[in-house]
Amino acid sequence: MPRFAANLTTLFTEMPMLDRFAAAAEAGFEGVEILFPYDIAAPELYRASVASGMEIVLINAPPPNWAGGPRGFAAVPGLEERFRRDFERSLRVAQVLRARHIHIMAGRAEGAEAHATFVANLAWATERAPHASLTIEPINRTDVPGYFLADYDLAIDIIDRIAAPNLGLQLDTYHAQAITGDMLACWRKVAPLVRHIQIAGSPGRHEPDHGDLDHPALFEALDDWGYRGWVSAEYAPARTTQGGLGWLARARATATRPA
Ligand SMILES: O=C(O)[C@@H](O)C(=O)CO
Ligand SMILES: [Mg+2]
Repeated sequence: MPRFAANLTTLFTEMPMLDRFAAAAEAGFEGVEILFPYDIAAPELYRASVASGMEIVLINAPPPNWAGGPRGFAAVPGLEERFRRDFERSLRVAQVLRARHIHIMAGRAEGAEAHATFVANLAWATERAPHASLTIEPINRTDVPGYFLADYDLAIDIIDRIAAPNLGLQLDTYHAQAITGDMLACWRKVAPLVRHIQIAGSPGRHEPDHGDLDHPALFEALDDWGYRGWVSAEYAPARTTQGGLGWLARARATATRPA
């Protein structure tokens, strides 16, 4: 069974951010991720993670703004300075939080210039922070119209082209299904490049056991493959966070059942 993390930007939103760490631990998660850890002083977040025994698995580079703001700038021509400033900030925060991965968002852009900008910015970031693990994540354009990185072949090509040991793929099952129509086949195709996984049901982006996706089959496939990374729950609870955690209990029960 993979190790499960809770996305504290989307789960346990019934309570203040600092209380979500302990709630996630109590619910059976082993780690957390926070998309936007920039509104609370990083030392406070780090203290909450230590107190709850929860590793912070991933943060996003700023500015991605959950409430309708820009989804990053890495592929946006002309905003290279902004990208670098934001990235430096995410490095400082990731260091305080001891965050394992930083997700770099491409933003809304298109064409050859956007492609060149994305590659140049990522190449710069991988060299600037050789100690940091960086990810890029294909995101579907129905939810985020105009998002540059909406294709797995493109992501593979860019990762291969940059060929930096600290750059890898973030696979989100909800986006993978929307983009490819077959989340499991997508995992099989990109597995060697994946260093972080996020899960949600599809359609709807609610709990992983809502909708059509076979997440138990994915968890088995991850074990078979020998996936050592985290699987993070990034969804909008259909009702309450606590009330929708049956999928986690079942995954844990399957893993601990004697052979
Ligand atoms: O899937 C997503 O949208 C996220 O992982 C993200 O990074 C923010 O949009
Ligand atoms: Mg995601």
